[in-house]
Amino acid sequence: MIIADNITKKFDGIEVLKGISATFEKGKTNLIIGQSGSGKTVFLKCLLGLFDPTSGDIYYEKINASKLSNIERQNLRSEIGTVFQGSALFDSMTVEQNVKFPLEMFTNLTTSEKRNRVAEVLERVNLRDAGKKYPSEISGGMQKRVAIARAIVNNPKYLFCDEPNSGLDPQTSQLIDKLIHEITLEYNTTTIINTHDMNSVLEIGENIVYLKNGIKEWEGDKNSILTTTNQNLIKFVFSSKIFTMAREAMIYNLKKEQNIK
Ligand SMILES: Nc1ncnc2c1ncn2[C@@H]1O[C@H](COP(=O)(O)OP(=O)(O)OP(=O)(O)O)[C@@H](O)[C@H]1O
Repeated sequence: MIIADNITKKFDGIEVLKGISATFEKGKTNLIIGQSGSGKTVFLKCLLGLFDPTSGDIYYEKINASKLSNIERQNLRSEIGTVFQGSALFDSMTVEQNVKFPLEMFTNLTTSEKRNRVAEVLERVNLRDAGKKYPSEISGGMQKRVAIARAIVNNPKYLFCDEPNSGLDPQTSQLIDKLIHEITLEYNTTTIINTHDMNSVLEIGENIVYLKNGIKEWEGDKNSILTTTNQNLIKFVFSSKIFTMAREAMIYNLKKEQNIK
């Protein structure tokens, strides 16, 4: 579990996060959504320890992350897997070498143990035959799966994904969402995903934090988003006609189910 307690962040005196509190639970896909510029990336970076909040605290379980020594911070780092925008793979390394990288950084495993672990996670993301290829030789969806394999190779407790679907077609996006959701359950990770993808919100949004102008405007799950009366959230999530129609159909079905019960 990760808890953000009243986080503010200022740049040159301008407050871009204005007192955000939220709880991100273990074994759940937690989503952060909001308009461009609402503060999602800054908030994610504060949670990850890449930015120091101006005020407020971040807790990993019961540990206050801002009070850690350098060594404790490095230990915590080894428990975090990240999938960043554009996959952020090393172009000069093969898929296997990319996935092995965190094992080299954070573990004392033997060469054969590392080889086995890399094979295991590549198998998990359905890339068993791609190990010797370079990132430029595989598709964007495959690169995302390599990034996910690299993020989970160390058995992380925490998984952070920044726009994991950016640049992917809708079908591949769905596969990536499904994979992240399954991995969250299998590894029991506290997963936090920064996303613009409304399909993801409606498919895997077990806990959704909606930011607007640096404030937490709304929090709930994918079902409660359908029936929300928050006009800003409705405008944001259901801005396209197709999502409005889907919302109406889902509300109709929900009501029908409730009447039947
Ligand atoms: N390093 C920085 N220095 C100064 N201002 C910053 C910095 N990083 C972000 N900001 C500002 O903080 C605000 C929030 O930015 P942020 O990148 O978190 O938005 P976002 O919601 O992630 O947007 P997008 O969806 O477009 O990525 C913006 O006004 C941005 O200009």
